[in-house]
Amino acid sequence: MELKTNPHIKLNADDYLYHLDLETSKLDFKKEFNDVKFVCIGGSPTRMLNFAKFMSKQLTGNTEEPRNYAKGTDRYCLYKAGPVLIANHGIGTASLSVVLNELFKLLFYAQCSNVIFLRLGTCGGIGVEGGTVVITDKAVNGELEPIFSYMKLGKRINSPTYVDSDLVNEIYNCCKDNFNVARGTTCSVDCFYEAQGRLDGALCDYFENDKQDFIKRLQDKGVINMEMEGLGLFSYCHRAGFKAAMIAVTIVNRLVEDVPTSEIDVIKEWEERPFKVALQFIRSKL
Ligand SMILES: O=P(O)(O)O[C@@H]1C[C@H](O)[C@@H](CO)O1
Ligand SMILES: O=c1cc[nH]c(=O)[nH]1
Repeated sequence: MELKTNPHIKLNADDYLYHLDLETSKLDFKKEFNDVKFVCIGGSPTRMLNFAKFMSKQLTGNTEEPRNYAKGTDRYCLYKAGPVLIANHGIGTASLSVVLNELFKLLFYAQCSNVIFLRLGTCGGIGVEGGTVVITDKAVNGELEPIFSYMKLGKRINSPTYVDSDLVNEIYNCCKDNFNVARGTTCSVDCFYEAQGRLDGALCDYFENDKQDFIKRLQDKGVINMEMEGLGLFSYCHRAGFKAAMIAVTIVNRLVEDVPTSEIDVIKEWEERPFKVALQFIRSKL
């Protein structure tokens, strides 16, 4: 049997998932991961460790330190809590693409089926107050088009993005009464500063009125948040045949300011909101 999206990858092959430091010859992927039904990813390794602890306690009652399957590398972390696989993806689509390729292969070698990917993260709100949990119902690039652009064999490929509206509605409906949640368009770009129209990067040759024009264009297109991985998530998961959703809490309202709040306790509490939404959704599916 071969991987549907790559005929070169065979089920019984010796393979080394380099950035996770996992080898098919040293770990029985099917035994360890076959029951996985959800893959939850987010940027920071410590945040994803906290999520792994939270999910282990909630889903299995286990309060022990979770096993980091990727402990042989400091590129990414990888945990498992019941049927939930948890990894970090770093910042930006380049870093995301590496861990997604290796996670897709891991799921193939483990012969998992019907797996849903959830990105749990942070974002900048566009006219949305800090602490709001945004569920993406459309993803656009920095030119405000629903297209993910990537390079293949020296050629640029423009791939339309696809967001599963049933999944969005399911997630929204199971948490809308308990959280401050919004559904809307996410603008996903490759830089935190210029591409998001910030005036406070080290590099900036435009002015407040240019920023306001950009924010107005975002709002006219229905954009309610900005971040850096959504387009890649939806494109890669769609190509690989997985459903995916993005649940991201706003840590700043860009209509008011550029800099996220520096109150660590506030950020920590906000960052846990997508965890709770994910838990409710995952529980509703078990
Ligand atoms: O891991 P999260 O969702 O917090 O990542 C967002 C998007 C960028 O990777 C990063 C920029 O601060 O925050
Ligand atoms: O404004 C923000 C906040 C988090 N992540 C981003 O990419 N932008």
